[in-house]
Amino acid sequence: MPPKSKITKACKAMKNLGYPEKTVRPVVKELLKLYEDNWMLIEEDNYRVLVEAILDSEEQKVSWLSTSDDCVVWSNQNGHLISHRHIMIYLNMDVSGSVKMDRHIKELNSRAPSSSEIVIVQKQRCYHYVKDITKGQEACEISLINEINEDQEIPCTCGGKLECEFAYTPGGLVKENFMNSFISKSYSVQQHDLFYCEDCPLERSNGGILVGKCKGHVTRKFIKECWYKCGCDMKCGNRVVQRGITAKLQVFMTPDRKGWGLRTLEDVPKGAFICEYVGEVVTNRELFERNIQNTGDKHTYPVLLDADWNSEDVVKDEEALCLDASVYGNIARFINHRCFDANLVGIPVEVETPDHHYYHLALFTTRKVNALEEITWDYGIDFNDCHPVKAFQCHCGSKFCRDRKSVKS
Ligand SMILES: C[S@@+](CC[C@H](N)C(=O)[O-])C[C@H]1O[C@@H](n2cnc3c(N)ncnc32)[C@H](O)[C@@H]1O
Repeated sequence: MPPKSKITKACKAMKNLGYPEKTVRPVVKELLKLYEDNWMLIEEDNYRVLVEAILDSEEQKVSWLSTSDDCVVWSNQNGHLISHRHIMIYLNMDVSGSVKMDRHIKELNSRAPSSSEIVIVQKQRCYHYVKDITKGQEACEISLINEINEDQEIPCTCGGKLECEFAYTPGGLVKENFMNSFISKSYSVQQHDLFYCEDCPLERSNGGILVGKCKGHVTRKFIKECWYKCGCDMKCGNRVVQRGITAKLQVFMTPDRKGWGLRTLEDVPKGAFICEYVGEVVTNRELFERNIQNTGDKHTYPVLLDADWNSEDVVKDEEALCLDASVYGNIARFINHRCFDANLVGIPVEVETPDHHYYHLALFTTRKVNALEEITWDYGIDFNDCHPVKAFQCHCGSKFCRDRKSVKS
């Protein structure tokens, strides 16, 4: 259906609810901008989003006419009642006596035009309401309501559909227990955390010939963020990485021979998202070929997307992906390495696809990071390995530095 007819259809549906076209049209236009012309989100649940947006826009325009503990009557800024046809009285559920209510209705009747119809809408203080938590999967709707307090959970209906619980706090930080288990796995990789492929794509990437045994891959927990199928918008608390960088960051010249580095200009709490590691998504075989062609000294350290290789019998070459930031990248390029006690950790985050071969590698703080402190990440380099990319001499300054061979001067 062309967009024009869709707008007309939406206006018609809203007219049946008592909203005139002149109120509906600008709200539809705003929503289309917000949802990038995705009509599906606007139409679903009988235009639920649209009704909410219209109510929001009306709330902004009106002010209290009179209030009491249990009754609120709206008027516009000129003191006129908001609608000639509908006058809405919002009531708290526990209306203690009909006397007060009657008083308000009488007051209204004396002020309202005779054509007015008084609609009483009983409205509880509602912190979280979902019309149908089954999202149409059951024959009847089952609603969810919290009138008591602000939820500790993130207000998004998609939670139940995700395999795992939300990994974020309402403040957008990675939850303490998720972060702690992730950190402890990163600090001391146990044998049972490692997965060894029988036919390792990394070894195979060397011109198709298996050159050695699999050195093991660390299996990692994923964060699953909401995506376009969830129906929530970008404000949803389960969309942290996809909203992008929010911390105030600065690239600076390090004083300790590491070249440029990245630091934060404000205190950042533990579990905060800093940035993701961006690079070209290439197969390991492609990377191998790139490295052969690139004879210069300038190498980057590709990030292997191997967090879920254990779920496959054999990972095919086209599934063995990594991020190569040597040509295209982002601010993460400036993050220097620190052995073991770096203040960032890379967590696999699934956004666009449930396919675990491709994911975002998002960098979160492992502890509180103070303003002007350098932010660092453990690249996972084995300084004693004969890696095709020659490792640098490490100046991380950590007492756990793994580069024991380097002469620190
Ligand atoms: C991803 S870049 C980081 C930004 C880099 N410092 C720059 O000036 O562009 C990685 C390079 O930084 C340097 N580097 C990173 N961590 C280091 C460390 N702990 N000690 C010495 N050099 C380091 C190495 O030259 C490494 O190849």
